[in-house]
Amino acid sequence: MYNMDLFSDLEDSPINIINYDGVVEYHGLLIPFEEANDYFDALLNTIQWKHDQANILGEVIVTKRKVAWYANESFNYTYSNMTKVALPWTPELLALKKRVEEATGHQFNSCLLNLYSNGEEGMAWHHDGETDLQKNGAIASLSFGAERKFSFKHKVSQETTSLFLQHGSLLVMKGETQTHWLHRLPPTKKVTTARINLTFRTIDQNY
Ligand SMILES: O=C(O)CCC(=O)C(=O)O
Ligand SMILES: [Fe+2]
Repeated sequence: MYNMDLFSDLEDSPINIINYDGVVEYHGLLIPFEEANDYFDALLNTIQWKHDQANILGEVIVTKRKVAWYANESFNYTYSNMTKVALPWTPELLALKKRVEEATGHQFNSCLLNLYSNGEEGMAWHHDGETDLQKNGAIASLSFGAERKFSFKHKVSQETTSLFLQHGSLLVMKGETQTHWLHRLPPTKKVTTARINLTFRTIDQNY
């Protein structure tokens, strides 16, 4: 477990959370506290949040967390065996995309958003490996609201490592990370307030 007090401001050189088979960089705070509060409120009120639907073995289930998907174009995006159509960027999302692109040096054309109303909502072990996602493309994850633990597990060695994602922080997963590692947001009874997560991604437009 990393102690985030050591790097609570934006890092000049981000810390790599995994030591092999991919790169996961924790940049610390990209958005200062007060501004992050404003973004949390704006995102809560302006994003078209909907309960997520997943198709598990032919059965459509509705998840507790809410999601939304925004992009440059009205791409169709398939995950959890369900196809969704992207909405056009909001001003807040475009501004955040720019900040993330400047901080990471990567460009993104879409953003998947998650709203967890409290610690009882989380996300199970998975990798972000949908076929229409650019292979080995960077994924930039911005967090607002409740600080939550985020964990990685290597698919072969089963090694796990975790960190806490702070309000306003940026985490980047890139290289072969999705091929070799799973990640999850474990549920916890300790957190009673909401968290918003944005993952900026690159959809392969030729797909
Ligand atoms: O909420 C998070 O921090 C992670 C979300 C995630 O892994 C995903 O949307 O694929
Ligand atoms: Fe993910």
